[in-house]
Order: sequence, then structure tokens, then C-alpha cells
Amino acid sequence: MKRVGFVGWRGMVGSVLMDRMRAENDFTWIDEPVFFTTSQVGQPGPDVGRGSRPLEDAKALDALREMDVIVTCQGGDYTKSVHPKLRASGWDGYWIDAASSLRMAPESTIVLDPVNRGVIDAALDAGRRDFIGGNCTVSLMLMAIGGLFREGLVEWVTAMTYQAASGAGAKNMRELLSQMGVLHAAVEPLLKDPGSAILEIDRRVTSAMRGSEFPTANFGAPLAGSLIPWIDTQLDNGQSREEWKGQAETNKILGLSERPVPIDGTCVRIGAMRCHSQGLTIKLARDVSIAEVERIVAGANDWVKLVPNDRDLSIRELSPAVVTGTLGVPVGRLRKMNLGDRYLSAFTVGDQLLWGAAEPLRRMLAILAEA
Ligand SMILES: NC(=O)C1=CN([C@@H]2O[C@H](COP(=O)(O)OP(=O)(O)OC[C@H]3O[C@@H](n4cnc5c(N)ncnc54)[C@H](OP(=O)(O)O)[C@@H]3O)[C@@H](O)[C@H]2O)C=CC1
Ligand SMILES: N[C@@H](CC(=O)OP(=O)(O)O)C(=O)O
Repeated sequence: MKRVGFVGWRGMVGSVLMDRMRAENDFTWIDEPVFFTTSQVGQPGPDVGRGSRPLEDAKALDALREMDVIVTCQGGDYTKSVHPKLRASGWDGYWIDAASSLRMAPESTIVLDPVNRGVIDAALDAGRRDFIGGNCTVSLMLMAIGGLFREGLVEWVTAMTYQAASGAGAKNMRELLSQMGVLHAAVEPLLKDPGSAILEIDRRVTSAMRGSEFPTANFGAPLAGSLIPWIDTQLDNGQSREEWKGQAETNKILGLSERPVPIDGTCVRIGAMRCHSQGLTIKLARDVSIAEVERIVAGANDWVKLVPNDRDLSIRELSPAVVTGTLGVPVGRLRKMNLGDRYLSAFTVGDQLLWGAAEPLRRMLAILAEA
């Protein structure tokens, strides 16, 4: 592959992408990686094995037009401002993007190749040029239960999510930790005394959380010791945009837009660092045994990991603390519900910066290199 331009490579998602590309030796098959920036033009770029070159201007269309592929993790505003101008100028390179702005555009393909390689290949054959990473929650849900969709077993899904601070950005991760620190500081002396009254500890924690000094500039509300039941903007139908993405993106990823599978739920921010968890209720298209469900789920891709519905295993393996920083997507708590034989309950956890953001982009670049 000739010239590949990287925009947004030093941000949080971009850094995870760079780490994964280094780990997989992906830079060895790129003739000329070119690093762009919106704020550090001329400063030394990263050394990915052939010395550092000065950073190029990410808004300079002439420099971008030289690229065969552009990979951007810079964000939606950048995409909205640069992509249309590049395409209008006749640039016909491949655009690989982490941001949501272009996902639902008819010309775009949402990439999650362990789940929709066929859709990606058909798009390439049709001459498509825009390949966009999916929403983290959607991608992680499909990595977990893609096998059930593939077998046509899903009549509908509700997803109740437990989403990490990282989905809101690096500043929010810092704010979560600052909030935790303030809460701890408010009760540190009492914690050291095993005889102190727990209700006094709780009173001081609540008072700190509600105090005007509590750091909430980024989340707008306490997250440590609490939760926030809204992610992204408000839509007229009462959904949050994050909830809307569940059905819209899943069906686009799977190529089911003509007969969409209904998907809905409630998306909630919790105090995890970078793993999103989801409690899923799935109405099966027909009654299938749990053993068969487990076989289908476990065999869907190389990263999904079936966790037997056992108390100790669930506590040990279905947890953000265990999954964070890994590509594994555990799925467990699989059981039929009191609601009836076709109602399946499941719980899954995944790193939202890996399969939720960077990994599908890295793999799309690799697919282009193979083509
Ligand atoms: N966060 C997430 O979970 C997900 C994010 N995305 C998409 O990816 C986009 C980027 O998200 P994210 O990586 O969180 O954004 P970041 O804020 O971490 O980085 C975006 C850009 O900010 C600039 N920047 C300014 N100051 C710094 C600094 N101190 N350290 C690093 N970069 C800095 C960099 O651009 P420059 O070099 O030009 O200054 C960087 O590329 C999002 O807008 C979203 O569209 C997609 C899926 C998940
Ligand atoms: N909205 C997601 C993160 C994200 O960036 O999503 P999207 O790529 O769909 O904008 C979250 O807050 O957890």
C-alpha cells in the first residue's frame, strides 16, 4: 500500500490505533505513512520504523489529496469540514474514519469485519471508498452475539448498557478519577478507623458529591458513586442518540436495512474506565436450547469468549477490570428467562477503545492492503 495519511493519531482512539498497528507490524506494508495534525504542523511526527518526519497540516487539501488512504480518528467536526471538500475536489482514495458523521451516509460502509466481511467485500467490489468504524456499543454487542444474528435467530434485542467514561473522551476519564479522589479524601480519616459509623461516611460522601466544588465540568453531573442515564444528544422520539444508534447501525452493519431487526434499550454511563458492558434481552426467532445458543455464540469469531453461567466464573471473567486493554469479548449469563422459552438473557463486556473504536479501523486498512 502506498501513501497512508493518519489524522488524529495522537488522540486517545488514535493512540490505541497506533499501538495496535505497531504490535501487528502493520507499518511494514505501508510504503509511506504520513502523519497529519491540526495543531502541531512542522513538529516531529512519530517514528514508526523509518525515522520521524515533520507533521503535515491536516487541513491542507493538497497534502491530503496525495494520500491513497486517509485514516482519521480526529473527530466528527474534522470529518464534516474536510471530507466533502476532498471528495468534491475529485479525490478518490479510501477514507477510514472513527467518527460517526458519515456512518449512515448511503455511500458509507460501517466496518466490523469479523461480523460483516461480506458487506465490506461487496462495498469494495462496488467501488465504495468510505469505510467508517461503528459506534462502540453497537460493535461490541455484535462481536458478542453476532453468531445469533448470522443464524437468523434474533427477532429483537434490548440492550441495557453500562458505558465507560472513555466513551466521553480523555478529559472525562480524568474527571471520573478526580471525582473518586474527592470522595475518598472526604472520608479518608473515617475509613482508617474501622469503628467509624458507615452512615457518617455515607453522609460525608453524599455531601462532597453534591458540593459546588465537586468536579463535574465534563460530565455535568457526578459519575463516581453515581451514574448518568443519558449518553449523547436528545432525539424528538425520547431516545438518546446512543440508543438510536443501536438499531440504525446494527442493521446497516449486517446489511439488514430492508427488514431491520428492532433494537432498543437504555444507555447509561457508569464509573468504568474503558470497558462498556451490556445486559441483553434477546427474543429468539425460535426456541433453541441453551447448549445450541452457547455453541453458536462461542463459534462466531476468534475474540468472543463464552463464560458459563456460573456465579464464580461470571464474577471473575465478566468484568471491566479483567477485560480492559484486551481484545477478548466475553459473553455470559446466558439463560432462558421467566418470560418464555424464546427469551434469552445475556451479559457482555468489551474494551470500547479496541473493538469499540480502533481495531475495526486497523483491520479495514489491512483488508485494503490485501486487496
Ligand atoms: N472516545 C471514544 O470512545 C470514541 C471516539 N470515537 C471518535 O474518535 C474521535 C476522537 O476521539 P478521542 O480519541 O477520544 O479524541 P481526543 O480528544 O483524545 O483526540 C482528538 C485530537 O485532539 C488533539 N489534541 C489536543 N490536545 C491533545 C492532547 N493533549 N493529547 C492528544 N491529542 C490532543 C489531537 O489532534 P491534533 O494533533 O490535530 O492537535 C487529537 O488527534 C471522536 O471525536 C469520535 O468521533 C469513536 C469511537 C469511540
Ligand atoms: N458515544 C460513545 C462513544 C462514541 O464516540 O460513540 P460514537 O463513535 O458513536 O460517536 C460513548 O459515549 O460511549
